[in-house]
Order: sequence, then C-alpha cells, then structure tokens
Amino acid sequence: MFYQVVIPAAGQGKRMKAGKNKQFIELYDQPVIVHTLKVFERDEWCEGIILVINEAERERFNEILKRFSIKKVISMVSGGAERQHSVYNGLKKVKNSDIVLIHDGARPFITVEKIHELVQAAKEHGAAVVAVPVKDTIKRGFDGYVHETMERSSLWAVQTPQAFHVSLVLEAHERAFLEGYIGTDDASLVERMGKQVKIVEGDYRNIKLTTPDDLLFAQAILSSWSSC
Ligand SMILES: Nc1ccn([C@@H]2O[C@H](COP(=O)(O)OP(=O)(O)OP(=O)(O)O)[C@@H](O)[C@H]2O)c(=O)n1
Ligand SMILES: C[C@](O)(CO)[C@H](O)COP(=O)(O)O
Repeated sequence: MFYQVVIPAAGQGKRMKAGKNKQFIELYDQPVIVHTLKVFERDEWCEGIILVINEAERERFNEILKRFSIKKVISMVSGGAERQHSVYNGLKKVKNSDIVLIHDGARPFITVEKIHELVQAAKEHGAAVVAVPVKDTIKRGFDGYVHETMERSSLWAVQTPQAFHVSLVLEAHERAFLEGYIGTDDASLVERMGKQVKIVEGDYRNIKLTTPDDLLFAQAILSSWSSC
C-alpha cells in the first residue's frame, strides 16, 4: 500500500528558543529532521517525500540530505507563514498517489509499524490520525478561573502523521484557504467539511519537539532505544 508524505519543516522553532530552526538541532549526532526522514526512508510503502522548507535554508537542507544519504525526497517546496500554508504548498506537489501522509519534521519518533496501521485506516475511512488518550484532567479557563472541566474519557491528544485520500485533504485545504480558516492540524480541516476521521491509537513517545524540555525527553527515548 503506497503513499507519499508531506513533511513541513519550515517553522522558526520560536518556542524551542534554540536561535535556529529546531530541525537542525542534533540528537545523537544527527539533526532532528534526519531522524524523521530516516523513518520514511526505511518504510518500503513510502514512495516519495515532499519536504517543505524555508527558502533561506534550502542549501543547508540539501547538504543534510547528501550527508545522510536521504534518497526519497522528490520535491523541496517553500513554506508559508503558518504550518497550514506550508502543508498546503506541499500537498500541491503530490502526484500519482491515492494516499498522502502529513508528518511534522519535528516529530522524530514515529515507527514504521504505526505508519502502516494509519495508512490502512486512511485507505478504509478516507482520513485517519494517530492520537493518544489524554492523561491529565483538562479544564477550560478564562481570566484566571476555571470555567469548565472536560469529560476526559472522550479526549485524545492528536499527533502526526495524519493520513488522507489526496483529493479529500486537498479539497479541505482549498476550502480553508478560501475561507481564511486556520486550524492547528490538518484533520480539523477535513472535520469541518463534515467528514469522519478515524483514530488510530498511538504512542506517548511520538512527541513533537516544541519546547526545550522536549529535548530531555528525546534524549531519554533515544537512549532507551539504543540500549534495546
Ligand atoms: N510556517 C510553518 C510553521 C511550522 N512548520 C513546521 O510544522 C511542524 C510543527 O510546527 P511547530 O512545532 O509549531 O514548529 P515551529 O513553527 O517551528 O515552532 P514555533 O511555533 O515554536 O515557532 C514543524 O516541523 C515546523 O517546522 C512549517 O513547516 N511552516
Ligand atoms: C499538527 C500537530 O502536531 C498535532 O498535534 C499540532 O497541532 C501542531 O501544532 P503547533 O501549533 O504547530 O505546535
């Protein structure tokens, strides 16, 4: 079951406070983006990676692809101001594939096994996301006071990859673009068209490197894997 994947890597990493795009932070002697790309390099179902980058960083990405022998990148496109714009630019480059995955460059710990489960779910349902049950109690708050406590048993923390039939997610992005709607993930654009999105239960270790603390978790995850 083949797919192409769009990997947005054109952010600035402001919350990471590293003074550079967090894709270039090294973990165990490899930039974060290389850890992410290598999962898809390994996956025989992946027939092409569309990498979304900042134009000013193109040379640096090219050097990295060469140095780490990444072969499956079929297109490198410029990102936009928001993650959603970057993904949309990438989606427009998908060709000859029914299924597309969207996966954050800054989420290096997804596994090939989970990707396969997700692709199968997307093939069957049209849209699918990897997600984990929320462990904390979630409250809505305004002006420093609790307004409401959410019913936790129905809450999921949604990750990437998210997988879709190409025509469905392209239509969802086109609509969102025309209506000036910005969502925090791609599945939400499909949801607002009234379509169902299947949940595939994932792994708490599939973290997104967002703030400096996440680098500590990342090192612990990598060290536990290397000792296996
Ligand atoms: N305009 C943007 C914003 C984000 N991304 C990418 O989307 C993924 C998830 O975004 P996030 O974690 O928010 O990354 P940044 O935007 O880099 O972080 P911050 O919001 O802290 O600046 C990252 O791989 C990031 O590079 C992107 O391609 N284009
Ligand atoms: C798409 C995402 O990774 C799903 O968890 C997340 O919503 C991205 O959000 P961010 O605002 O870019 O951190």
